[in-house]
Amino acid sequence: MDKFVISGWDQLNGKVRIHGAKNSALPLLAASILAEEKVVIRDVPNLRDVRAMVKIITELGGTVIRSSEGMQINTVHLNSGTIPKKLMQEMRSSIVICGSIINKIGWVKVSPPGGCAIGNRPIDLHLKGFKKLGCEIFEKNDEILIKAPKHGLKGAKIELDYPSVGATENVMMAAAQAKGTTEIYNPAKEPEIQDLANFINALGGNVKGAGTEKITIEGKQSMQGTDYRIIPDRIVAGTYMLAGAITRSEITLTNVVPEHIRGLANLLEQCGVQVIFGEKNVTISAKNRNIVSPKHVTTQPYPGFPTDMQPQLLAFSCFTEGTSFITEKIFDGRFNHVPELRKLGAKIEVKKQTAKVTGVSVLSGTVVEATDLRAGAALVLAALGAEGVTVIENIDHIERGHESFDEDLKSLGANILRIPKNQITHLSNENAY
Ligand SMILES: CC(=O)N[C@H]1[C@@H](OP(=O)(O)OP(=O)(O)OC[C@H]2O[C@@H](n3ccc(=O)[nH]c3=O)[C@H](O)[C@@H]2O)O[C@H](CO)[C@@H](O)[C@@H]1O
Ligand SMILES: C=C(OP(=O)(O)O)C(=O)O
Repeated sequence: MDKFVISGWDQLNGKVRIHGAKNSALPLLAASILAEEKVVIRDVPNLRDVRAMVKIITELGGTVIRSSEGMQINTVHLNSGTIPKKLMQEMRSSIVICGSIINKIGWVKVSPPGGCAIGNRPIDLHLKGFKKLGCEIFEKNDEILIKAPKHGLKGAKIELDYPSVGATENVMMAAAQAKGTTEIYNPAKEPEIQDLANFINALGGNVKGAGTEKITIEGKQSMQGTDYRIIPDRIVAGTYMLAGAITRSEITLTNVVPEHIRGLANLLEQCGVQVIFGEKNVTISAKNRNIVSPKHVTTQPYPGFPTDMQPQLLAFSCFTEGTSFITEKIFDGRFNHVPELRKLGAKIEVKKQTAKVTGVSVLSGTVVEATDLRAGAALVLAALGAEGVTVIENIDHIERGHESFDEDLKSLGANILRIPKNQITHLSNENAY
């Protein structure tokens, strides 16, 4: 895999436009299968996971064309419900194809999905939801066959044991074309769920209550095409906000939805960072400011602090004055960045699901490894604030969720190079190549 070589300690300055959200693009691409006409989705980021989703849709008989006008998806001639194991393993979102395809084909054959290695990630809630809608599930070894009932899915009351994002999406898509009404209690409330509801409604569906305690879906048998722009990526925006805060810089992010990043903004303000919102942009300034630790932060389902920002927040905490306690409540194995941050000189102790971070005056560059997407992003942030040169290996993980990360950071004045795999890297504080 390629590497990033970052020479840290430079202040950042300038503007970056935030691209469309990965976690919206993936379910929306899947949901385009619901339509009986061509669909256009705009601002779909060019990411590894998006390319994997395109491969799946193509494998099933659909066509996807990317142009300056957005992504055109045509699944009118979709003819297969089998997703090969290799494609299932490429990402977590491969599983959300099930909900969109089950009404069209009548069955779907999959295997457990891949995704970031951040702990146990079962799909029991997805399968329970399908069963409630009338599906039969057959599991043998690694193969899962989901079969729709003969006369189609029927709306149902579904109470999720946990507000799982993926399970909520799968049930919403399957219920969108089921007969009658489905009510989802305890659904996920993330902005990406609201985006999916808006998209299904743009196809002619009827989804109400997304973002609240109960989602109600009136099934519609047929759905039309649409032209839809996805929401900006709040996790990418938050990552840049923390990059600015770590490097004690002033940067502006355009194409943001202020509401989606308000929680992080409030936290940064408490730490001493200035945050100024415009209608669709945000400027953060940490220039010449004394930045203190975020103290206690616990990840929670939305509107709580997002687990996908935890590694980056932990990296930021290393550069603050005082001690932070960061508790991970969503995934049971999401501290893979900790040993890598320690290699840079960070002072972090982990007990059960809480990391105690003691701010240090300086981190020093060395060779570290990105183990998953956000852990990798956290290492990039730490490297930007560290003294000397840091080499981050296995950056493919980072490129699952960040389009042109290095180019954007370069445009802000960061000293970052991308080194293709197999090219030998010599590490020295004057020059990295
Ligand atoms: C592509 C995408 O949108 N990924 C996001 C989605 O992942 P994903 O949809 O996989 O996350 P979930 O909300 O489903 O998972 C949250 C928790 O529920 C558990 N669980 C989930 C499903 C299930 O059937 N059984 C079960 O026990 C998981 O193990 C985890 O502990 O939401 C996560 C939580 O915000 C984010 O970190 C991911 O970036
Ligand atoms: C965990 C993540 O993604 P996925 O669910 O696709 O693995 C993430 O985006 O941080």
